[in-house]
Amino acid sequence: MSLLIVPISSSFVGQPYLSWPRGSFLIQSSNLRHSYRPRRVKPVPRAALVEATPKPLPVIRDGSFQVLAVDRTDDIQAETRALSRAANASIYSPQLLVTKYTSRPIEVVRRTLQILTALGSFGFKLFLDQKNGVLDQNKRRRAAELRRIFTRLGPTFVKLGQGLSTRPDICPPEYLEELSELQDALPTFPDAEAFSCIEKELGVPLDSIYSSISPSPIAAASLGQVYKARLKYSGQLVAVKVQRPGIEEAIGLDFYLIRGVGFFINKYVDIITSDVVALIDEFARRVYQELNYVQEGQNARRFRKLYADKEDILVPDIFWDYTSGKVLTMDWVDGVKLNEQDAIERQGLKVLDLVNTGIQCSLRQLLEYGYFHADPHPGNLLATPEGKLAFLDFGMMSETPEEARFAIIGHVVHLVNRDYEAMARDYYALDFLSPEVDVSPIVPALRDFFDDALSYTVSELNFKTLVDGLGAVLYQYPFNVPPYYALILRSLTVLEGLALYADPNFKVLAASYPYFAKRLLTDPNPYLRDALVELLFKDGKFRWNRLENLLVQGSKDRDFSTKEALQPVLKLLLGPGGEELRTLVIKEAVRVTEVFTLGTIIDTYNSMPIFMRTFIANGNAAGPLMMSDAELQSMVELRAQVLRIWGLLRSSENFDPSILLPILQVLQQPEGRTLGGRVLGGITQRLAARLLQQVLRVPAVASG
Ligand SMILES: Nc1ncnc2c1ncn2[C@@H]1O[C@H](COP(=O)(O)OP(=O)(O)OP(=O)(O)O)[C@@H](O)[C@H]1O
Repeated sequence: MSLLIVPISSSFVGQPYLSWPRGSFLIQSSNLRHSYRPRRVKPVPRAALVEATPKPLPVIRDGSFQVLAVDRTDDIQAETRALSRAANASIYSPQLLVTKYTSRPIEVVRRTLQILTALGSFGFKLFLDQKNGVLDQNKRRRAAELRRIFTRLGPTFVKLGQGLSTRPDICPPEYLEELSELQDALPTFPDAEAFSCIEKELGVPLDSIYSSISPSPIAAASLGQVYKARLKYSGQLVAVKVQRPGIEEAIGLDFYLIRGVGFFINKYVDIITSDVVALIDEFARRVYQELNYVQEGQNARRFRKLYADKEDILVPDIFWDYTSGKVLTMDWVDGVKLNEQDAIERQGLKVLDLVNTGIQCSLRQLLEYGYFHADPHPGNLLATPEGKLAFLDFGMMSETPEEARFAIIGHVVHLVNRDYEAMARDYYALDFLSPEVDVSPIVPALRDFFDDALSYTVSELNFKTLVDGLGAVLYQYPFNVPPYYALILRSLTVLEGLALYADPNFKVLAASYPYFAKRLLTDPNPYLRDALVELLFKDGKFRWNRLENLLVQGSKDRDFSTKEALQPVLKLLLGPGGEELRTLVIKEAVRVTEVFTLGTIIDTYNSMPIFMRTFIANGNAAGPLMMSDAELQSMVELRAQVLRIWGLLRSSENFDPSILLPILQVLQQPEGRTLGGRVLGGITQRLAARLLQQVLRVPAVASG
């Protein structure tokens, strides 16, 4: 039988990850055994076998797979089988590592020497740079060297580098950039080993699962490498991720050694106050979790469920029957990496649209669902030909604690408000500072940096500048940045970085602000509601420009509805804790009514013939109301602003004026009238109530 080789289909060639030259070939399954000879597969228990019963091919319509009605029960059973295949997946246990490696001194010494030589020579170069005063000058070069050293030292160090690349509080920017390049262009391992791993893990021969598979990996990442294949039973294209052989062994020894260094630091290095061993344990636990591909599959499923209704997001589905602890089979995603601008544009797509989708999706992940993709580097984000943004690699997911989700939104509000005291206090809620740390020295540092940065408007602010600045402040004080926060910053910085390629003027904060505005205007959470009140009222005055801005921005968010706008605050108005707010609202209602009443008088005056005006003004040059130009100007501006806001609210189809009824009720309450204060205020307040009645078209209530 001769080896049957078929040319790769055009969709394969179009795939950007394929480094195969044109004319490369896929191996057809009937001949797989000719190109690669797998070991004989031992008979496996029946339960672990995969039935290769042919199922009908999915219908392809508009270039996308129609989702087949998957039998939920079948799916759960398949997931359970995958879980049982991963039952022996390692978990991180420092005690086990100690037991294992204390009895293997030669291995330990050999690896220690390897690491010490690599890192020692790097440290020595840094020392010389410092001595010769060229530390800053050589930063970029050294950062690139460290990236190469980590790649050479293998998966643990690649993971360590990837982790460090998210920590602006630990690494200078040059290192962050270089280390974030530790992505999917790492050394590969032999294909024969990968194929034999698939057979061993799934318990069936390769050709009973895939009708074809790429002869070499299309990508090699830190923990595994990825092949492109076609499922035999359905013909679907899939990506098959296979774990590096012996990886547990390698990272086990490395973590054993790194932990030893951690103990040393905890004991002898006083300037580092954090518990380094605990940090290492946390990190190692995450890496071990990433080694369990069934866990990754479950993460992907959870993520997919959250975004099931979002048509511009794509998350590959998992094939449980072909998944185990070391093999992950999922939908193949045809797409172009987000940093390959030209290729994206050749497909008629706009990078900025995709980045925007990424930003909106990240904000929802981080601040709404609290479950987020913690590794959104460009290799894990693809633009599909239909213009969707596809997420890959769910090995590292993270959760934002609920309190922190609100505190982050509040923090942005305080930042926009330049309320540095409140910003500093936020660090308690964000778990950056323990409650006993005094925040007062941090306030001037924040002011120094942000007063300068905020001389721009929000829409001009560069996120990276902010993050770097914040990083510099955090660096100087006893901050402990929780991992989720560092990852959030990383997510948004990555997206901003991608957008800047396409448009050097792109601003991630400007793109995010509509989301923040929407949440502020509509979220009933007390923390956010108070943040909104804080934003809208300053020194007892209502800031109409802030409201206008929030409405303009909020209405850009696709989920915004004016029907919900201001509801949390309006509800507070009638509630037991709303007394202070009621006073503010009444005062403001009086002010606005006066502005409208006086505005009408002035309009009438201005429309009169000159001789009548002279008569009414009675020789007063300042006009009938004896107002200065500045007073007049601010009155006219306020009136125009209120009208604009009213127009904004009414322009939305679903706006219902009755949402303002609570204000009317407050104005009519006897308690409210006393709060109104002055006699003139009291009269104007009644006038305000009547005006509002007219606007809302509700029957007049007799007021005393
Ligand atoms: N479903 C898929 N469709 C197409 N290509 C994929 C798919 N899954 C993975 N790839 C390719 O393989 C690369 C590596 O995959 P992945 O990031 O999941 O591996 P990893 O070992 O978890 O990597 P990392 O080092 O980032 O943790 C991706 O960047 C992408 O190029």
